[in-house]
Amino acid sequence: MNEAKPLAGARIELLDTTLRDGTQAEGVTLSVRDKIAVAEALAAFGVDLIEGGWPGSNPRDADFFEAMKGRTLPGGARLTAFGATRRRDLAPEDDPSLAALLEAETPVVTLFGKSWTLHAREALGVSLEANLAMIRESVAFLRAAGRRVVYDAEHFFDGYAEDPAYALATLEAAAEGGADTLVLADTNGGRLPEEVFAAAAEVVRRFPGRTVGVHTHNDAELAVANSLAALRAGARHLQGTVGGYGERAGNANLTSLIPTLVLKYGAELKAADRLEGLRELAHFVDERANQTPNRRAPYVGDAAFAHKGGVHVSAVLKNPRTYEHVEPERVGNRRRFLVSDLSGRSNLLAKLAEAGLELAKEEAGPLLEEVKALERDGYAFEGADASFFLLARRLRGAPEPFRVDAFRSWTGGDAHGRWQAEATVQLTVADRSVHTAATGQGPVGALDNALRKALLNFFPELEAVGLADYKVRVLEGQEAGTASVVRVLVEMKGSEGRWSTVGASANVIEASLKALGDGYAYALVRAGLA
Ligand SMILES: CC(=O)SCCNC(=O)CCNC(=O)[C@H](O)C(C)(C)COP(=O)(O)OP(=O)(O)OC[C@H]1O[C@@H](n2cnc3c(N)ncnc32)[C@H](O)[C@@H]1OP(=O)(O)O
Ligand SMILES: CC(=O)C(=O)O
Repeated sequence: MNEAKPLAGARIELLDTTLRDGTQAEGVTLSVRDKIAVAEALAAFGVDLIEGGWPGSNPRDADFFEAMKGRTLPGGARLTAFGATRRRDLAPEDDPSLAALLEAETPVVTLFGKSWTLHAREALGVSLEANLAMIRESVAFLRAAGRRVVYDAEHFFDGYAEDPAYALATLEAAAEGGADTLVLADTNGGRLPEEVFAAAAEVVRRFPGRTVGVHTHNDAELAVANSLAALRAGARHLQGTVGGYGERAGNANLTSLIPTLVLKYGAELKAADRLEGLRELAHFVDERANQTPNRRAPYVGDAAFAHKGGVHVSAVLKNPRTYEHVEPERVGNRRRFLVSDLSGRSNLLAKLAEAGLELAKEEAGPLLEEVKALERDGYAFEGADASFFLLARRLRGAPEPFRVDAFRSWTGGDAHGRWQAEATVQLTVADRSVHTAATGQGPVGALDNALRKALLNFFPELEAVGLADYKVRVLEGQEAGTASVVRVLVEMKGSEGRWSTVGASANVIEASLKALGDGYAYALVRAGLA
């Protein structure tokens, strides 16, 4: 099996730069505590090198390296500090940024230098010769202090396209200084896989005694493809970030590259044994970075193995390989079936089976018709499993846990901006009716309070159940204006977890009542109280 895989048996060193380039992403900041936690998680996952930050850049990164002194990372992972070659007018021993790299006391240093004549001349403002000296001397300085140097050749592919001899000369300077790893960067993220392959192959051929690496950005959505191209050309060191966080459009996404390399290319990565922890790692980093996980992320996103089209679901139920490129469990993910107006009966049966409700395929026709009709009217069941479950139950003739006979909700205000909302609900359970009133911050809050109050008369167990999230979306609002249908999605939480419901109406209060009603009804059904 492995023989057919393009990188079978190739050992690839993984350098994760989430803590450095990842924090160059707009909106991403990590505290020292976050950085420590992420470093530990990356190490436990099997990353070889963890680039912790640029200690010469800011006190937080310096504090991180200080805090990491004396700590041993799990799995033999090593920490690397990142920095630039010496300033053009300073000797290495006088350069504060190089001093900070040594003070970080990491066994490995990642040093970036310029490969592109444009950058040497314009960004640094030095002669091409002077840039070579900056690279050579800075690397040698760090080597003399006993550090392993991973040399990041910034803009290598752009430089190589414009002046290949000079770009190669910069690598030569780094190699002369003592760098054992020469990392070719597509810093602007605009090169093509063919170009990357050709340039990387040439570097591999010219530097047989060094490890060649790759660091790519995603500005043309090619960071993963370009990384793979370099690895196929013989690079054996890979840089990237969890989730692809990084400067501008981001870096090569390791959460995509790692499983692709292991499962499809047959590469040998230390992380290969921990692949089942990939989704958890991705979510952990998102959590620490305060980012909403990307549902559509390959391998690790919630939607990565979510099947919606009826034709797909029908086939997946027969054999998952029909519409899945890998088994979700391999990367710690799971298969999901969605219900919508694109469903066939198979979707419904699979979804109900998940909830422990068995239905024969012949019985599913009326339910499917109802789902499609309601979706035409504004409902969306794919994000509202609990409402779908109740709909199925309803169509099978199961009794409703309660009935709302009447409701009112109104909001008043005065010229001083003082607002008040109040709602009343009349509700029947079995043969008993109650009538309640409640106030709230707004009309929906007041309605929820009145509904809860009424239900608590019958089901004190609902004390533990509450609203977790509430979203409104106006459908086809352009034409109908304020008379548009709105869809309300509600998330509820209780001691047994969370569940979602939906309601739709041209009246936002009615749509809310439907979604809230389903939310409480589901809690009662699930608890066996109805
Ligand atoms: C490709 C990459 O992603 S590299 C990493 C980029 N990351 C960051 O920039 C985040 C951290 N950066 C910082 O905290 C700050 O930019 C610092 C502390 C490094 C420098 O701050 P300042 O001294 O105020 O300089 P400033 O940021 O304005 O400009 C960058 C300087 O670095 C110089 N420089 C850039 N690359 C290199 C290099 N490889 N070697 C030496 N000097 C370099 C530039 O020439 C410029 O110096 P100049 O103003 O004298 O021309
Ligand atoms: C080193 C680096 O971050 C880059 O060239 O993009």
